[in-house]
Amino acid sequence: MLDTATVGFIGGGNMGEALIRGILQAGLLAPERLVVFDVSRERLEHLEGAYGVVRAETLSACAQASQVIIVAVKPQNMGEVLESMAPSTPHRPLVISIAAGVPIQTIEAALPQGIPVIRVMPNTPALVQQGASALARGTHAEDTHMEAALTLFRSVGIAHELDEKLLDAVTGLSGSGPAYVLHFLESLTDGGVLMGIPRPVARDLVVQTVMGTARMILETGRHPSQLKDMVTSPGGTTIHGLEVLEKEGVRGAIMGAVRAATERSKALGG
Ligand SMILES: NC(=O)C1=CN([C@@H]2O[C@H](COP(=O)(O)OP(=O)(O)OC[C@H]3O[C@@H](n4cnc5c(N)ncnc54)[C@H](O)[C@@H]3O)[C@@H](O)[C@H]2O)C=CC1
Ligand SMILES: O=C(O)[C@@H]1CCC=N1
Repeated sequence: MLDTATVGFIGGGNMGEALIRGILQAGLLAPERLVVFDVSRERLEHLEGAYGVVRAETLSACAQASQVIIVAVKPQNMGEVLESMAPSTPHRPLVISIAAGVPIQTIEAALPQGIPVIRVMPNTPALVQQGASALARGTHAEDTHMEAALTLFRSVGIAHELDEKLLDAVTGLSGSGPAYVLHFLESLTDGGVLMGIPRPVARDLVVQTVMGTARMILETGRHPSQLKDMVTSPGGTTIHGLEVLEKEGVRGAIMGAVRAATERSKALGG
């Protein structure tokens, strides 16, 4: 269904822009096939200028022009957006929501009966085609709808179909995950600076270490603990560093972060 579809974005903030940029860079759709509406004129001007996408003057115009509508507003704005969108959907577009925590049932209830809905949890590395998304289908979403949605999100990274009951956990894991990785990356860089390495060099070393380690997992298929053992000489430097991480409870803290974010996602759904 993507071959001929116009894809509309309602909300062109951080995540909307990451998806637009990723889809264009991947060459999946030409900019004329992407229509965007945002209440912020500044955002609309930026997206039109930076990417050449089509700007819609109203939410209804965006919805009416699109066979696939990606709703990318904050969970708190979902109610008003769905209410304004509902009368503009007689053509039964596929509605894709990326709002954290908002259940498919809530979206379906706000739209006319029979509209296909897919709930997705993507993440910001979609901006550079390295996103990670999980998708769950609503009552009226058929295979063709899921295939179109998977194609869209796979153009900006990896995507898995999952049962909706796991989407809050995905939000806490990979949805929020880039922030945890960046927190770690920043702390590691500060560690280098603390030990006297110039910040730009420390940053470069850290970014490559994180990227190289992730690729090593993917390309060797080995378990992280096996790869960790390869770095860790008996009585060497690494084991002394690891002892501090274990004493400080970093592993438990990270697991706790995923739990807290998952619970917050559930709470956002009401
Ligand atoms: N930022 C992230 O890492 C991720 C965000 N999400 C979800 O994506 C959604 C958007 O998040 P962000 O892009 O980070 O937020 P954002 O605040 O950067 O973007 C939201 C955009 O929606 C616009 N907006 C607000 N009300 C509107 C309306 N009535 N009609 C049209 N546009 C409207 C705002 O002007 C803003 O540009 C949220 O629901 C969030 O849960 C999902 C995965 C990752
Ligand atoms: O923090 C948030 O609510 C959004 C959802 C996942 C990532 N950012």
